[in-house]
Formats: sequence, structure tokens, C-alpha cells
Amino acid sequence: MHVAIAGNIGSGKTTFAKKLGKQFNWDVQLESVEDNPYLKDFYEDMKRWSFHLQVYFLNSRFNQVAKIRESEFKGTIQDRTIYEDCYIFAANLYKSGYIAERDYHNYLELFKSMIKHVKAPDLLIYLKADIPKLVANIQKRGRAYEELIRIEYLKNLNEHYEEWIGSYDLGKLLVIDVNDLDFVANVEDYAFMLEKVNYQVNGLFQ
Ligand SMILES: Nc1ncnc2c1ncn2[C@@H]1O[C@H](COP(=O)(O)OP(=O)(O)OP(=O)(O)O)[C@@H](O)[C@H]1O
Repeated sequence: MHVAIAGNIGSGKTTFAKKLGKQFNWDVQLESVEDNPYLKDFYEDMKRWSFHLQVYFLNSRFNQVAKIRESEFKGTIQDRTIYEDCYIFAANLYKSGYIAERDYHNYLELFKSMIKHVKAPDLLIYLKADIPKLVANIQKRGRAYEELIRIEYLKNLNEHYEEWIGSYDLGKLLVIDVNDLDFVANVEDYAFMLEKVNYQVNGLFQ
């Protein structure tokens, strides 16, 4: 069982993934931020570091998917998918002029080669959040380099998310609007979300 959580920066994927991992006693595969050699530089100079960062994320996510496939756990929760790297982040950076034409073409060819070996998750959970919610969460966690994130950047990413989710057909999809939910502070909100996930997960076992 492979469940992946998708969503914009600050939508709460990491926290939700950890909570679900505990709940179901599944392995949790997080996106490692501390040992990312480009992330801080990227937020300071997107044009200079976009391509490098995308290649780094693509490779690390590809390795993560391989690990999930070989996993002995009965279930795995993955924090963000390889599709988001390409269809959301790389696409947005290209359209915004941060990745040059030939570099983007090069990246897409690499993605095409890799994606042939990737199996889609059994269930994709999209945490849908509007800009105020994202900004509040990003501020709450207070990572210094993320203070450089502009509203425009988040807006563009959300537009890409809407488009991608709207046509997603690689497996089961659960969209949860988290704008009015606080699944950390409010147990009822968490229970509400869990019930939705349970319903889908039980369906997967049938
Ligand atoms: N392909 C990518 N291109 C650019 N930035 C990326 C890419 N993938 C992840 N990031 C950035 O790396 C960092 C990862 O942080 P983290 O794992 O905490 O997730 P997050 O996106 O902030 O989500 P959440 O708050 O929902 O857990 C964020 O700043 C995120 O935007």
C-alpha cells in the first residue's frame, strides 16, 4: 500500500504524513530539507539554482520511490510525489523564466526516462489550501530561507496544482480542503480527515 500526500508549500503534508504513519503503523518517507544542498541558495537566487535544485529533487524522489517499492512494510506514506517536482515546480519555474528552454527540455527528457520505472501511488491525498493558510503555516514553522517566498510564487504553484489534480488519473485520489481545518490543534478536525482516509484505504484492501 503506497499512499502519497500532495500539496503546496505549507499545506501540512509532513505533519499529516507523520500522524497517518503513526495511526496505521506504516513507514513514513519524508522529504529531507536539512541536507538539501541547494534549497537555501535557490530561495536567494532562483534563476541561478532552479535547474540544479530540480535535478536534485528528481533524483532524490526517484530513489525514494525505488525504496518504497522494495519496502517490507505493509504500507508507506510518502510526503510529496515525483509528479509534483515535474508538473508543479519545474513547470512553474520554467514558465516564470527561472529555467532556460534547453535546461527544461533536458530536465523533461530525464523525467521521461525515469518515470517509466515509477509506479503511481495507490492513493493520492491532495491537501488543498489557499494562500492565507499556506502563509500562516510557513510563518508558524519559521524556516529563515522560506521568508523569501513570494505570494506570487505560491499563487502560481496553486494554479499548477489545480490543473494537475483536475486531470489526475493515475490512481485513487482524495482531495481534502484544509482551509478551515486545524488537524494539529483540533482532534475533531483530525478525526474528520482520518475518516476520509480510512474510507479510501479500506476500499483499497477490497
Ligand atoms: N521540486 C521542488 N522545487 C522547488 N522547491 C521544492 C521542490 N520540492 C520541494 N521544494 C521545497 O522544499 C521544501 C520542503 O519542505 P517540506 O518537506 O517541509 O515541505 P513543504 O512543501 O513545505 O510542505 P508541508 O508544509 O506541507 O509539509 C519547501 O520549501 C518546498 O517548497
